Amino acid sequence: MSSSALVLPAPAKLNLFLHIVGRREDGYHQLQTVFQFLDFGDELTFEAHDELQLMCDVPELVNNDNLILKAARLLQAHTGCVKGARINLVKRLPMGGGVGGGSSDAATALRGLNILWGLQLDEDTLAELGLQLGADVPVFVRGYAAFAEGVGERLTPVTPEEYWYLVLKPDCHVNTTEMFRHQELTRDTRPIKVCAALNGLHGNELTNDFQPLVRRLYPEVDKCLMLLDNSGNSSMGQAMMSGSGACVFVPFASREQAEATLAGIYSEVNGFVARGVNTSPLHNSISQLQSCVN
Ligand SMILES: C[C@](O)(CO)[C@H](O)COP(=O)(O)OP(=O)(O)OC[C@H]1O[C@@H](n2ccc(N)nc2=O)[C@H](O)[C@@H]1O
Ligand SMILES: Nc1ncnc2c1ncn2[C@@H]1O[C@H](COP(=O)(O)OP(=O)(O)OP(=O)(O)O)[C@@H](O)[C@H]1O
Repeated sequence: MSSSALVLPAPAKLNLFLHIVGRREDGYHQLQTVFQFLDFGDELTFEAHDELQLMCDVPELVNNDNLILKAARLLQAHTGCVKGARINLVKRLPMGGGVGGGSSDAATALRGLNILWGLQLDEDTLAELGLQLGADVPVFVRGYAAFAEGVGERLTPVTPEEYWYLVLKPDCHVNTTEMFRHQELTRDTRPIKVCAALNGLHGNELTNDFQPLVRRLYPEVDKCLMLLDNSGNSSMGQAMMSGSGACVFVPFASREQAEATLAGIYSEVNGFVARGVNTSPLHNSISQLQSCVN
């Protein structure tokens, strides 16, 4: 890696609740959710290069459908830029985990290449390009915890408590498209206001509308939710699934409490502990870079 390489994080997200409130004519679903970031995720390194090249410690992710390459090509098409880049992805986030790994990688690619290629695109433009890649990409581009509506792109900044989360990774991948298409998915939850969303976080009334379906279809998810419910833990709220699954999470007041709970169930399931943060680690890294340049 050369000294001029740009290294940026691609953090995970959690959906602190997720309601499906309708369905558009094009099949996309209208949601209400609160996104918060985790201080844990993938890492991307960008270096100037003649061609566009992706390297990754998970070889099967190096293909033309990778959202990082799609983000790069979208930027080239939008700006006419003919520069290339060598991009290295260190994959840490579970795939098909509902913690937004691919979407976060795409957002970091948009932000990173905007810097590497000197494109000077503003945040609105990057978020609009991001939405073409996936409904979860805009929140990662903007980088603030948010109450999201629409398909997930209409964002109101919020500042939920920054708890420590124990995140369990059930031994299965859940396909987002299949879950959205499932005929037993409920799509008629009554819309709520942002203040009701914030007041209800970590209580019982705000839930994840995918959860009943996914836990029935995937016994591994059900097992993780039961493990957390029965662990006698000192959590600050109920266990819940993120996104369309499969990961489930539970909030704690301290890292020690979260780690102690993980230690008690570690032989049965994989997981990690990370802090919930209202500003994306990607944004902190970019701000640091900019303060070094100025
Ligand atoms: C479940 C969430 O993770 C919650 O944050 C997101 O809504 C999913 O966002 P994502 O993974 O970026 O999803 P996309 O890649 O845009 O879409 C994958 C597929 O899910 C369905 N989809 C997605 C988002 C949405 N609001 N309604 C949908 O019906 C569409 O069939 C789409 O073809
Ligand atoms: N950079 C990437 N990292 C991971 N998966 C990617 C990437 N680009 C494309 N994919 C594809 O997307 C699929 C889903 O990956 P991802 O990890 O984003 O799921 P997810 O966590 O369920 O996302 P979300 O929470 O946005 O629904 C993978 O199985 C893979 O085929």
